Amino acid sequence: MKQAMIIINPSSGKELALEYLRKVEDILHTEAGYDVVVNETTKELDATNFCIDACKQEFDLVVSIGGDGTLHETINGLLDQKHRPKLGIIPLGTVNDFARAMHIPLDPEEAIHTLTSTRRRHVDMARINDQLFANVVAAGSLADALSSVSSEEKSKLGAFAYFKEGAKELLSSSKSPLVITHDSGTWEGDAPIFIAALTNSVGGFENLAPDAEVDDGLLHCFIVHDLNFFNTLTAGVSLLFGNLKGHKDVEYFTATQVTVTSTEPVKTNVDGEAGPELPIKLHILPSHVEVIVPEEADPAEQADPAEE
Ligand SMILES: Nc1ncnc2c1ncn2[C@@H]1O[C@H](COP(=O)(O)OP(=O)(O)OP(=O)(O)O)[C@@H](O)[C@H]1O
Repeated sequence: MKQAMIIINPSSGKELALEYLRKVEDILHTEAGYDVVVNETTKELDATNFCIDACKQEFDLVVSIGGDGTLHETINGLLDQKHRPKLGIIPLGTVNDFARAMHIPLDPEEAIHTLTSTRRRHVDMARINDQLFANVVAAGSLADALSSVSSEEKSKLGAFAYFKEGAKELLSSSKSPLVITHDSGTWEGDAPIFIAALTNSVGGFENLAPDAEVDDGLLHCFIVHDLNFFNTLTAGVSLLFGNLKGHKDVEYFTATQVTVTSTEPVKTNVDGEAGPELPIKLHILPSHVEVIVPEEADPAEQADPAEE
């Protein structure tokens, strides 16, 4: 029988996580024909360690139930593994960037039904130093501010808490000296933020990187180098309308490898959580993980005949 592991953060999803768990277990077992093992997280890195076990025991499927933090920890269990199970996602966080990018319904009940879908996408992941990320890395003082947005604030304000916190930080006008080396050159200068995105959804803004496809084998990179960009508040408009990359104060490039260094201590934010300080080295891992997506998500994708 096929083996599935559910990795669930019981503290996510406004106390309803365990209720959804029963439904996920049921659908995987009765409709998708899996033997199901359930692992509840109690602390940081539990999800990574459970996922490492699933790889080593050659599970067919891992389902992450929780927010972007739980998903980030889960995918980190795939790092350097020979066998990587398929991934199912039930989004219970406040932002759920990766689920948005994969067109997985943000309503948990609907997301649960996608677990019976026969459609898969082989999506890119990327490495940052000794960890993986699925969505975005940001470096600079603004990135540090994003890490300090509390879950409480995110719940209250949704994705806009990210922007509000960012705007507050930008008023203090802090820039960091950055050296950014990529496939086709080097950029050197002072900037409040550098962003490398794998998907089109960053901080709940689905238009930040409108050209980013989850399987295009590219890091979509933005260097915001002029604070006037934010002071005139055009950033919000640009973000919402998806033309950030066309703005005169923003440098945009795509790359497969990027190194970012600084002469000062500079913090990063990785998939919405505090990440390592600079220097960072990023490189893309094309089509690294097979994700279950809704039947209607991308008609170009082929159904997996083994599941039919
Ligand atoms: N049982 C638990 N109780 C509290 N925290 C936990 C538990 N299990 C894991 N965690 C930690 O909680 C972090 C955040 O979890 P997760 O992203 O699932 O929820 P969230 O904070 O509600 O989501 P979002 O950040 O999108 O609002 C995880 O990275 C993990 O380290």
